[in-house]
Amino acid sequence: MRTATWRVFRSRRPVARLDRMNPLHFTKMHGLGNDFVVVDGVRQSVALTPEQVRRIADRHFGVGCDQLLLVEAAGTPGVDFRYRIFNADGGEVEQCGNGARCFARFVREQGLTDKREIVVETAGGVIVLTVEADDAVTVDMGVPRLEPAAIPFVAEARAPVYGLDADGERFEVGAVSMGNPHVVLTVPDVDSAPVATLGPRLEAHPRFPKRVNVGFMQVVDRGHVRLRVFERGAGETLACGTGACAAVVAGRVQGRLDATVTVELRGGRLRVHWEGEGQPVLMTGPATRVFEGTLAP
Ligand SMILES: N[C@@H](CCC[C@H](N)C(=O)O)C(=O)O
Repeated sequence: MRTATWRVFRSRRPVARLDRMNPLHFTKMHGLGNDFVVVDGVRQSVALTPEQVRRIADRHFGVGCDQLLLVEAAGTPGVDFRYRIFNADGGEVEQCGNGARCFARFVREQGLTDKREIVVETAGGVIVLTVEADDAVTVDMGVPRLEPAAIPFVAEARAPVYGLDADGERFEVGAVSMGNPHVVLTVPDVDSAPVATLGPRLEAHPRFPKRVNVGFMQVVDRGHVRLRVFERGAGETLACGTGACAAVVAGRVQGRLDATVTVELRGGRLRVHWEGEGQPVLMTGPATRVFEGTLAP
């Protein structure tokens, strides 16, 4: 069997060829409508330039996805795989919660492992995925970071709520790192929240030096929120797993939520559990395979 060679783009130097001699096999998946092109970088040598990622993610000229996920062999003892995440804009980022659940399903269905508990390293830290009896996946997303420097967020000291000025308006926000940066606004009605206008303004706010994912949360009751997320590098998605975790953490530190919360996103529901300070966030939800394909332009 021919092994496709896609060069690694850690530096700008090598440029991968996208041609018929080097087909790229992929699986299209989604977690509650947050959709992914998942690529096996264990059995094929894969590297993509940011421009190639943008082309694959393009919904008109490519396959279409919010994120491209690249599965690689682990580099650390005790870790099963490495998992890299690329936003639709081509940028590599630290963490992706819905992607992690799809990743778990992918490695099992592709025969890369038969484990039900899978330890994965990401640029945002090590996470542990558990495939439940009903095939839902629980992700131990690790301990959230609330210190401004860890998010990163420019603020003098940690606080449950920060004032954030944008275009002459002041917003009350929570800020959380789930491995990747999140800002969370509480809104009275998520359906009428200004996601398309305020989302991009806050995504690029100068107080978030690595840009930020922007969550709009409506608290229905102490165990139920509705959430929309304008994702860094992808725009509004139908669901954001790390966004759901960040919203629950922000809501908990503000005293509005209980430890177990149903997060209702446009694409469906996640269950998020967080005991509190120093404890990991657990997120449970589905992972769906849509189709397999080969890219050989
Ligand atoms: N959709 C993801 C998050 C993907 C990365 C994010 N856009 C970022 O730039 O940090 C999720 O389910 O968590």
